[in-house]
Amino acid sequence: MIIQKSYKFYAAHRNEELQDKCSNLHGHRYGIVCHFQVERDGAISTLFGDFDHFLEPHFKENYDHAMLIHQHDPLYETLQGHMKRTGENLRLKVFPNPTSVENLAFMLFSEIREFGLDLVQLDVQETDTSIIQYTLNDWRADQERFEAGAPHHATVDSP
Ligand SMILES: Nc1nc2c(c(=O)[nH]1)N=C([C@H](O)[C@H](O)COP(=O)(O)OP(=O)(O)OP(=O)(O)O)CN2
Repeated sequence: MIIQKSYKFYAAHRNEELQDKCSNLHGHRYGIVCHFQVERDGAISTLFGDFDHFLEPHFKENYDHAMLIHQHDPLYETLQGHMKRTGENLRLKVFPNPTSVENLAFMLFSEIREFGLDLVQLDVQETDTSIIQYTLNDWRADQERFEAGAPHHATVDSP
């Protein structure tokens, strides 16, 4: 049986590797749908609140009203300098790779499974018309890619 749980957060980012509008700072209302494999024991499988217990604070503290930033984006160094000069503590979610929705899905999938939740699919909606469906197989393939040292850089297949 699958339980679907939906969450959202608002975050800023840019994709500095794309030579288009996406290299400008901008934000999204990210819609997250988690698909959990559950087993029922009698009338109930896993309580809906058991997922929220882990995930609501996780999204609120790490992603909501944060800036998703690639550690090799020159802007990251600028923001670090700003915080050092002003003492301001900006909420930055640092990525080892560009903050594409694909890489966000990998990051979230890894973090959610770290809580011991049996996540089998993650849908990430970045805009009104674009959603990616990221499966357990996608995650395992990405783990091998990244462990094999595949470039984390965006590969934009020409249309
Ligand atoms: N495969 C991907 N394509 C794009 C990504 C991504 O992460 N993966 N990201 C972007 C940008 O973040 C951009 O902000 C969204 O681009 P846009 O082309 O505007 O997206 P939509 O067409 O879905 O937006 P609508 O407002 O619904 O028209 C670009 N591409």
